Amino acid sequence: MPSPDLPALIARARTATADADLATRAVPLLDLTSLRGDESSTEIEALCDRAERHGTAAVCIYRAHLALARKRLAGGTVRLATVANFPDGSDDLARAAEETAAAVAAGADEVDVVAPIQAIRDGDIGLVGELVEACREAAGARTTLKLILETGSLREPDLITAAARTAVMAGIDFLKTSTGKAAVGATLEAAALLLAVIEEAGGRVGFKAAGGIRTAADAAAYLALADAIMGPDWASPRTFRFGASSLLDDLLRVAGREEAIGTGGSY
Ligand SMILES: O=C[C@H](O)COP(=O)(O)O
Repeated sequence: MPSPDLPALIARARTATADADLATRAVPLLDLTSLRGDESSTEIEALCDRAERHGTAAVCIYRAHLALARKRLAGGTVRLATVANFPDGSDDLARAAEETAAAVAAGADEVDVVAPIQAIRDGDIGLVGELVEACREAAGARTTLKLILETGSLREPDLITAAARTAVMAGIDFLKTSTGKAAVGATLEAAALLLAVIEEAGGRVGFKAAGGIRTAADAAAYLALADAIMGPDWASPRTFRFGASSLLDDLLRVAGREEAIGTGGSY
């Protein structure tokens, strides 16, 4: 198959419009995220309740809150995600693996691990494969593993593509753009590079756009890009996620499902 004309697909994706159907499609793809670091127990419980009420794919929180969230989400369909080697993306494989194992022991269904950023910049792409393998061994086969490539810091397209290909070969489940902690978060350009690698791999790996995605219009552009590169039926909670702390508000507004403020009630 000829390689897709990514600049043309990005330009077209930017013109995608966000309507109620789009917003309704995006909600179940959301990893509802809170990674500030100062969350109270009440906030974590409210986040879990909100995720369940609206049917998001997952909540993504720090490991310290997993036990509480596990209890709150018991019996529901919302998955529990956390982060490891986060946000710095060290090249300490033992640390990444230990944090991954601890996350699974605390109840995580999904672990988003930051890639070794400086090693990639230095051209040591092989370390990406070693990190994925170490974290996979620590996590076991049933845990969903996502690799955060912090594409806004890597910047260089060839490095992003090489690291993504290596991660896919090592058995990663999802490629994720960003931690949300760097100056530059998700971009359509970086998304296109990762989606192109996923397309090369036959679509068996998922994609997560994260970092600075706040509006339904943003979501529309990323979904349009995924539809264009992967085909319109590819994106589902098993293959496509948004990682975002504030996107849900705008999705609910555009979907016409605004929450009643202060009542704790449904939309
Ligand atoms: O993994 C998700 C990101 O940390 C969320 O970033 P955000 O707060 O910019 O939405």
